[in-house]
Amino acid sequence: MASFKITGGRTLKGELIPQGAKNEALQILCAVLLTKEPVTIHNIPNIRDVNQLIDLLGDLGVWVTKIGESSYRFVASDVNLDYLDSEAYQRKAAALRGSVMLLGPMLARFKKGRIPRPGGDKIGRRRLDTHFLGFEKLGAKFHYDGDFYRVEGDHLKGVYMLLDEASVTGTANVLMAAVMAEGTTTIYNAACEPYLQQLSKMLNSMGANISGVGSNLLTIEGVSELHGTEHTMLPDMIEIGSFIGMAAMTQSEITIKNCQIPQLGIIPDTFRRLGIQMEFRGDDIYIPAQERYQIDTFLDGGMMTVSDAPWPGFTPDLLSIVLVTAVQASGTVLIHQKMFESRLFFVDKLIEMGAQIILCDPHRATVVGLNRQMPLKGIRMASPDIRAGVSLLIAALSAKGNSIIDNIEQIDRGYQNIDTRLNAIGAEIIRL
Ligand SMILES: CC(=O)N[C@H]1[C@@H](OP(=O)(O)OP(=O)(O)OC[C@H]2O[C@@H](n3ccc(=O)[nH]c3=O)[C@H](O)[C@@H]2O)O[C@H](CO)[C@@H](O)[C@@H]1O
Ligand SMILES: C=C(OP(=O)(O)O)C(=O)O
Repeated sequence: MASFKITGGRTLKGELIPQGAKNEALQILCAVLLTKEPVTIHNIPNIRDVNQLIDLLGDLGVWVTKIGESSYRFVASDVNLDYLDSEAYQRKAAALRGSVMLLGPMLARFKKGRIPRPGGDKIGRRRLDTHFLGFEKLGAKFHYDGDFYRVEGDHLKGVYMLLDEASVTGTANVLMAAVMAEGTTTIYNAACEPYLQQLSKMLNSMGANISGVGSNLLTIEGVSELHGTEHTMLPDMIEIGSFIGMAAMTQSEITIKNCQIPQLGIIPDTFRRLGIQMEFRGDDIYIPAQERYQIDTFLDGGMMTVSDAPWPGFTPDLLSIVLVTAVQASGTVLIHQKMFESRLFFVDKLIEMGAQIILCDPHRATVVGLNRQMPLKGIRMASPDIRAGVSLLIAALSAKGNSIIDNIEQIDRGYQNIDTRLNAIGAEIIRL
């Protein structure tokens, strides 16, 4: 288990270039299975989850060629389905959440698929019903034997379906299964994050016929075959949000480059409502060093609440970052994590560091900003999940004294060389 040792209290200054989007990458990489022709992908983040998925594709027989710093070519012309029965597949696929999206493409192209219970953050119950109910609607059979989920369907047929929830990976999976089904599939209550918009764009460039992209109503006219393509990943909006919060907490002047600002939805405004100033300079976000930032109230004077919602609502993956950012703000905010029930428990570490937070219940925490009256103090802690991990890193960077964060594999799942990149602009983080 690796750790970070952080010397707190340094201000950072400089430019950060966001990595390619983790959750987009996981969808896009699974989609390479849909064709036997070459698919070239650019801006692939060099992070644990993505590298594990690329590894898994290689094991499945996909030809994987690294053609540049963050570009790869994939050719899925000789997929070895026997590998699905191996112990190595069970172990590797269970290591990340995104592997579940191998099922849709396998079902579409090879008429069957198999996956162990996927991994990912332990942030509460993470059901997969939406995926399998969707596959069943398309005519597939589904079995779960306690270890593996199995799907089979010789002849998928287009259908109208109303998803039981706007699941991100569920929508991607069902969409990828439907692109080569016979006839028209309509998916209502579809998730529509930029990740899914990008996936749809890529699939259309492979010959699929998807309309309604960006909305919660997708219409898919099935085609018999998909061909190769080239695709570039968007910058990671969760990383961009993490950098905005980090700049505020550490009083740092930071420019985040090439953010594709129109794709960030409500994210910048949510941080602005915490009082954080930022300027859009072309496609860069400039955050000045700010000693104080005042949390807004609602128009009627009521206390600010930040809660998650399916896109275009505020993403649950940035709530932990908003929470830690509020710790040194002036004012009070209620953080309401509606989707996941175990994602706020990391606040006990922040409280130990000196933050004023009341955990009201597993879904809600009230942060009373310290307004820089008192710095947090460095402690030893462990990273429970990706976003809590980065929130603790932000807290440690802002704190007085040294901190150690254990279990940083969690952070490495989603943030590319975070220590090196932050050290380059003035942080002091040592990987132990
Ligand atoms: C690999 C990947 O892409 N992971 C992301 C994906 O996970 P994932 O696709 O696994 O998450 P889902 O969108 O399926 O659901 C997340 C949670 O939210 C609940 N839920 C979902 C939709 C909804 O309308 N109402 C609702 O309550 C679900 O019951 C579940 O507890 O989406 C999550 C929600 O944005 C993100 O946190 C994850 O980073
Ligand atoms: C919850 C997350 O990831 P995963 O779904 O891969 O666990 C995340 O990226 O914040």
